[in-house]
Amino acid sequence: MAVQINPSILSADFARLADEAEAVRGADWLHVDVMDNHFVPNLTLGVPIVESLSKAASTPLDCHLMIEDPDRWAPQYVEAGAGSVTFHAEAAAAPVRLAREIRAKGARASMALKPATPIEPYEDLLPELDMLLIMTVEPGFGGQAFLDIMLPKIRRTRELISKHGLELWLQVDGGVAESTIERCAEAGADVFVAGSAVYGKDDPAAAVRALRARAEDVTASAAWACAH
Ligand SMILES: O=C(CO)[C@@H](O)[C@H](O)COP(=O)(O)O
Ligand SMILES: [Fe+2]
Repeated sequence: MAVQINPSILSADFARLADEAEAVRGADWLHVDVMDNHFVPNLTLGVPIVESLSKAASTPLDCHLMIEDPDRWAPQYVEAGAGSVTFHAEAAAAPVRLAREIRAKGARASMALKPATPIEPYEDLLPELDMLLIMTVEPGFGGQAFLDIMLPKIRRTRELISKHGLELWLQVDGGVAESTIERCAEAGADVFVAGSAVYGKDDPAAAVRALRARAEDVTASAAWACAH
């Protein structure tokens, strides 16, 4: 699987979102953090802004829903134009039904795990998903330090993906930067979200290229990728 770099617009200028989307041309997906001030202690944006951004941006939207009751709200993000919709395992009442609904509406279905949520109880659900997101910070804010205690969970998840022969993408989100992306790639991640490490730089597009180069270097020789 090719490396994918998804800049998080949480670190962008919200007053200039269309321009900020263009500033990372060459990125694979635009990561949109939706926060409801209940599931996480922060409030960002919702369906109307996703709908406008999906029309304005040439890069597809990867919506990360940090909200309560995703069973009710996630389908609306597909209708608003998101190409990938991630709900949290801790918030979903019926994750299999929800993943099937997201797929049936035409988007990629993805599930996220907070740092303290283990992957093992979800092994049987993996075939229902197009992507699994392992949070490498506590969700809620950009610019936090990478939790390297999540590396074993990334490794175990990659082993489960290989064991079941799945085409599942494995995304990491939080504190991903030039100093941490190689460890994530070595452990088995192939989709990398980066907010401050992209939009905090003078040239965001160059930052995307630099992150991609580091991850590709590792993936080219990583044991998990060679066995794939
Ligand atoms: O979901 C989240 C935070 O909850 C992320 O998508 C952040 O936006 C990542 O920001 P950085 O840690 O890369 O600055
Ligand atoms: Fe996110």
